[in-house]
Amino acid sequence: MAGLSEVRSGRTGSTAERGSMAERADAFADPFGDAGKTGDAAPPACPEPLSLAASVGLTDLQLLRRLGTGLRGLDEHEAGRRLEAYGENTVQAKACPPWPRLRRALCDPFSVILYFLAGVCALSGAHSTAVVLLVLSCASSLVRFSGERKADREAAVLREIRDATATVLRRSGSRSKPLAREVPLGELVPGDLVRLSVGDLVPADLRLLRAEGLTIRQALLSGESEPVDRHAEPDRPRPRPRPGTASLRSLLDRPDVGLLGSSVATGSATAVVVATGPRTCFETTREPGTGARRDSSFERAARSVSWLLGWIMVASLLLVLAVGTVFGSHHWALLPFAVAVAVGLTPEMLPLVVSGALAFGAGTLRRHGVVIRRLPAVHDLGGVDVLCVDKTGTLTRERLGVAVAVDPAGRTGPAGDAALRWAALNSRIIAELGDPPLLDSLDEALLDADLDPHVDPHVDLDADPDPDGDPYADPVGDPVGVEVLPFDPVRRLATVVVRRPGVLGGVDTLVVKGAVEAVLDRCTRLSATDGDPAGRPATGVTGRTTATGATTATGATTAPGATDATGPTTAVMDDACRARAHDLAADLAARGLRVIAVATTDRPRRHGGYRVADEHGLTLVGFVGLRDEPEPSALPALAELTAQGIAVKVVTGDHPDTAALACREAGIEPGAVVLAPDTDALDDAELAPLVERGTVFARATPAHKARIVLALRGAGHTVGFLGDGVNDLPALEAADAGVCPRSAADGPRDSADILLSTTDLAAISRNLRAARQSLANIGNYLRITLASNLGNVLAMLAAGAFLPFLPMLPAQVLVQNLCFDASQLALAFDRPLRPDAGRPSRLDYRALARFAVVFGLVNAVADVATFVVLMRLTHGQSPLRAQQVFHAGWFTENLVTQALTVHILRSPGRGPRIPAPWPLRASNLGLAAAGLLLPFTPLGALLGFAVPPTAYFPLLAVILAGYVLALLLTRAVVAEPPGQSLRLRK
Ligand SMILES: Nc1ncnc2c1ncn2[C@@H]1O[C@H](COP(=O)(O)OP(=O)(O)OP(=O)(O)O)[C@@H](O)[C@H]1O
Repeated sequence: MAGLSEVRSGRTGSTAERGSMAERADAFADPFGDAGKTGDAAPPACPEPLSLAASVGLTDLQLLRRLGTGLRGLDEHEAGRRLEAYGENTVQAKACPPWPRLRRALCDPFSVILYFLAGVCALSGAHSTAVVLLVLSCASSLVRFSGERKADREAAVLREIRDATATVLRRSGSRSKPLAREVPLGELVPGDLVRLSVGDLVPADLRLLRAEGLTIRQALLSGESEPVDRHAEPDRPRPRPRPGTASLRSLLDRPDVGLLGSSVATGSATAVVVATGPRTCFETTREPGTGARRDSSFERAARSVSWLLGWIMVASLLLVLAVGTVFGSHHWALLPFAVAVAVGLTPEMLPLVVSGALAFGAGTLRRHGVVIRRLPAVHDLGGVDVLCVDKTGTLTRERLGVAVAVDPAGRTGPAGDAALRWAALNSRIIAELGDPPLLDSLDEALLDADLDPHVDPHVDLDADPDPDGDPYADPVGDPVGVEVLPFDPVRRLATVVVRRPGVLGGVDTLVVKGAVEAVLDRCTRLSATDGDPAGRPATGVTGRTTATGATTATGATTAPGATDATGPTTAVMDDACRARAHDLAADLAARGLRVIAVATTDRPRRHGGYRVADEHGLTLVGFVGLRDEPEPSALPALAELTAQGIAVKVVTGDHPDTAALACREAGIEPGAVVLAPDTDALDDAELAPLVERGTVFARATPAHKARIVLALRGAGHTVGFLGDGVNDLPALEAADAGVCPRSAADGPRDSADILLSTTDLAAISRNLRAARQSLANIGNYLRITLASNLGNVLAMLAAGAFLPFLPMLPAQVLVQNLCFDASQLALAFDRPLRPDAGRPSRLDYRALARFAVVFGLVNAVADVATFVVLMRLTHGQSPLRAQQVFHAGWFTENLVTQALTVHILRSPGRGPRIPAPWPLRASNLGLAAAGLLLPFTPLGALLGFAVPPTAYFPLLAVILAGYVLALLLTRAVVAEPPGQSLRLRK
């Protein structure tokens, strides 16, 4: 596409538009023109650097002079000099003020739980436990803090700057013509002229010199997610702002500036670079953390799990108080006991284990060519249960070819070819005048068809237009482009204005092509030529064999004397004609063609300044149907996704019938296609069931796509969105996991969480498993830790009834938790899911609580059995010795049972387990060994352990065997099918 654009933009020099730009350019002084390059005089010094804030009081002309540039841009030599003088257009990763972020990390619910515990420990005299808890909570806050800072940096525009390019107008020498070329963003310098188009990042701080339908997104700077209008203001008087008043906010509100860090949502523009790199507002005034951040499925899950832990802890403390009241004569101090219980419950290393599992998942995906731009996106991808995709490039190959062209009566042949040639003219003028020439695959196909001599054997494309002949004999002739209103996915139209030498009367012709509904809504007439290759007037519309094989005629009444570009005779388009035209387009779409309507109108000549508002009162010339080959990989990939439990929904801007056929070819039953505009009248509650039921959503604008994604999320789904167009940008941002190919435009790439090396759906199904494994590992850690910790707490409470001392001291509980947690870091390497585990899952606190209670009870039974054995064995010993042996014995049993629990419960569901990988086996063995050996070491003595008698170990073996049996039985009876145990229930 780029190649074609370049070739086509090579023809641009002769156009009126570029002529006028060049004339204006000549009117401006070019301080680095001949004077600077010929003679021996040293070139003038580079202008003083300027900030955007300092430039707001200057008119365009003053600004260009101040920047030492003109409308012809800089020459390469001067640009090189400036690059040396000002440095690269890159900004260092800005040191975010750490305090707000740190405050947030320190105040997350999980850390608060640990502070609370540390406070209780300190009060109860367990100072060392309090210190360890504080250190752990700070460490977990720091893990989160550094993770978020990294994610911030990744989200920031800086990374993109390194990869992206900008279209800049430069001259090879001072006398040469300016040429548009792509340069890396880092090489832009103040004074460069850049062109912006849909999806581009704003590459530096800019003043707009010319803009057409431009809206930009600046969420990263302002936090507002909606795009804002921007336009040039060449004639605006510019009072110099008072010093200090040009704040970031006021700059963000100015209509004629673009700031580094924003991106183009619609339209196009030409702008002059005012400030680059460290002198941009992004670098000097941005308050980090102001960008809009989406609350993804991972963040919601993390929050709910933290709250679950908090509630369990409060409940257990209340339980302890109740136990204390019931056993009022008990000589345990209530507070240390409460502390021991609470410490026993807390999975202190949760953030570390979660980050480790996510990082390992991201590493695996990276090896498959997938870049994860936000670490929690690994979790979100693993949890996706609805995947929304666009049509073109996903279900189809995006290699369009013109299949048919018809006139409003549905006739092919010369009559239809007129529609094709007008459409191709529109694309050609966009290629020539577009700023930059933004051609999509549809334009490419039209141009290719137009260049194909077989398309219309009746018309000699190279023939000179006959100035004395019928001006409509060749509707294309040799028209000169005057203006371009480029395609945008909201209005779904692309319009060019041409001036045709053969046409007398000083008229310009607007040539409009676009989505059928968008064009027909703006048509008041239709071309009524009878298809004569010479384009002579029709005498009326007759039924003929049409493109769809039926006899179709719009049945229009001709309006004698009415003339338009499409022919000397046009007909009034009444509602009946309009309905028949819609039917004709629907017939074409039902054949799987991507259909555009083509219309024209003549307007009294004026000098530029055509607007979108001029697209009305059009005359319909006909329709062009383009075939898009089905993507062969889509069918197996969709089957694979379905097998993996994912519902695929197609959300497209295309015609409903085209979309439906593309879906059928890809093996998706489209059902009743939902027309996105019809959902406008529905509120969120009404929309929810519709998006649940619907499979295909057609005629969706970017805003519709985002709303559909949000409605699905609201209905409890984890939603992925795969799209590569700028019109997919809002949906990519709205989804839990926004996925886009690396080859996509800067805008979607910037918004996506996950970048794929290819566009095909198979890339998602291939990588889904790795993401799900990561999610399963996090779930396993939480489930197993909570179950065994809850088991310990229940055992402690039970022990309160018959033990004269604490079953384990708070410090011992803490060490035991740390040993377990450290060993569970190896869970990151686990692959617990079977290859056929075909259900998405997500962390759900209710399922988690159920699991913890059931298996916690099994664990508590084993603990109580151990207590009984230990009480027997220590009977008659001194109270201190009995206590120390008891503590050591339970410590050993605890760690060994935890290792066994991980080993048996790591594979979800009831089916056979997948063998554990060696890191996990090694860490589990290490855990059991630590439990068995620590009481024999000096560290054990330091912790207050005494070596249990030898008779304890065979009895422990019996208890452990019983525990394994109980675990296996419980798992067989109560475990839910794979993926279910963590599934969200609404
Ligand atoms: N270059 C163009 N010029 C004029 N009209 C166009 C152009 N490209 C697309 N259209 C029209 O606009 C409609 C919507 O196109 P758009 O590219 O916004 O859809 P989309 O959502 O990207 O579709 P998909 O899901 O197939 O990728 C198309 O059906 C077509 O009728």
